[in-house]
This record gives sequence, structure tokens and C-alpha cells, in this order.
Amino acid sequence: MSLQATTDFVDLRALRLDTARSLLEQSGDDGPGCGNATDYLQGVIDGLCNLSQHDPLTGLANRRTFRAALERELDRVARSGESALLLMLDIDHFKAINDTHGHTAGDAVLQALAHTLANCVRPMDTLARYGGEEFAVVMPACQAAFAFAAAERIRCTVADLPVRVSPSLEIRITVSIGGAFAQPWVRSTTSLWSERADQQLYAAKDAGRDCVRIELPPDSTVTAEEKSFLFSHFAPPDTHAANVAAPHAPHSAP
Ligand SMILES: Nc1nc2c(ncn2[C@@H]2O[C@H](COP(=O)(O)OP(=O)(O)OP(=O)(O)O)[C@@H](O)[C@H]2O)c(=O)[nH]1
Repeated sequence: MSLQATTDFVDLRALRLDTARSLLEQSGDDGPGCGNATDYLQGVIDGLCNLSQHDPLTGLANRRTFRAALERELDRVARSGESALLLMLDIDHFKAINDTHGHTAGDAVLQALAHTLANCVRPMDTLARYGGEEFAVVMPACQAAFAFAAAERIRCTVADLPVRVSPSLEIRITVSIGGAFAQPWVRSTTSLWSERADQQLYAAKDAGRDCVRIELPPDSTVTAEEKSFLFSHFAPPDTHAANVAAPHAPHSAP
């Protein structure tokens, strides 16, 4: 197999490390920005990074990238006490769309929804395709007072937008949305946070779909002394003290 150093498009399936290395040797010039071999290798690295971080169908962040964003947000909320909202979104009756219009139409719906969602969120939010027909958004600094309105805006935007699935056919889709806040001043895990948002998503499905359910934000009763344990090298005398969690109640759409 021979690859030209001048190749613009890097076919990652054809890549072998020894090929890349020989390209560098052939060029005799591997300084940064000095030759095509360096550009080629940089293209390979960029391509691999892109592949590992994004969902190929929609171009959104994939689940792995999303979990990293969730972890960063959990850490920020635990240290700062600021709010952060996680929304899980799931297309309603998506199987019926595939069954009725075909898998290609289903893919077109996923791509259209990704595009719509990307236009609904702020640049600081992280949007991802979480699984098959499930999407997720993490919203830093989202105050509880605005959370429901933000989720409802997404739900209504999706419901209002026709999706073209073939040259002659447009269909409407709806999404169910579940949300949960990260708990301030508490060390938690991405799994626990996403499970709480998922529970609200199931509640939205149970309530008939095309609606929003958001867990009420935790009423943090953590004292200043308990907060200091977060940054202390020593374990608190009572391990429960630094992990105060308030009971959660659902917040329902009208
Ligand atoms: N076209 C397409 N379909 C997918 C993809 N990933 C998952 N699916 C389909 O998504 C469908 C999910 O169906 P269900 O889990 O039964 O959910 P649903 O029909 O949306 O029902 P509710 O969520 O209860 O409203 C299945 O038919 C999967 O085959 C994909 O990448 N493309």
C-alpha cells in the first residue's frame, strides 16, 4: 500500500503507523508546519480525535465526550455550589417512525433533531447523542427558576418543526424530557446524576410523552463547616455530614 505525502484526505482505515513513519522519513522534514508529512500526521491525529469524540451520524458529542463534560460540571458544582442542569431527551415512538418510513428516514429524523437541538442550546452547554434515539444536554449555571422554561422551549421547538424524511414527505416528531440538577457541595458521580435525570424521563414517558419532568433542585442544607470538608485532606467525623442530600420531588409540566 502506498500513500502520498500530499494526500489531503486521510483514509483512517488504510492507515498504518509504519506508513506514516516512512512518509516522514521520505519527506526528510518533520519540523512542525514544515512539510506535508507533518500535516499528514496532524490530519491523522485530528481525525482520530474527532472520531473518538463525536457521533458519526449526527456530528454531536458522543457518550464518552459527554461523560467527561458531566464530570467537569459535577466537580465545578461540588466546589462552587453553583447550579447545573442535566436534561435527557428521547424521541417519542421512534420505533414506529423506523417501521413506517424506514431506517433511512429514522436516520434523517435523528440528524434533523440534532440540528434543532444544537440551535436551542447555549454555546456553554454540551449537547450529545447519548444512545440510539436519546440525546442529552448539560447546562452549566442554569438556575432552577429557568430550568423548566428552558426544557419546555426545547420541547416546543421540536414539536413545531416539520422534519423532511423524503423529497415528498414531512413528518412531525415529539420528545419527552427528563431533568435533574447536580447537587451543590456534594461529591457525586455521573452515573447517579444521569440516573436521576433518566428517572424523570421515564416519568415523562409514563405521563403520556411530549412533556417535561424535572426533579426539584436539592434544598442544600450543608453548613459552612460541612463545605470545608470538601476541600479538606481529612475525612469528616461523620461521613454522612459532607454528603447531605435533600429529598427530591418531581416538577411537572402543565
Ligand atoms: N434509524 C435509526 N434507528 C435507530 C438508531 N438507533 C436506535 N434506533 C431505533 O430506535 C428505536 C427505539 O425504540 P424504542 O426503544 O422501542 O422506543 P420508542 O419507539 O421511541 O418508544 P418510546 O421511547 O417509549 O416513546 C428502535 O427501533 C431502534 O432500532 C439509529 O441510529 N438509526
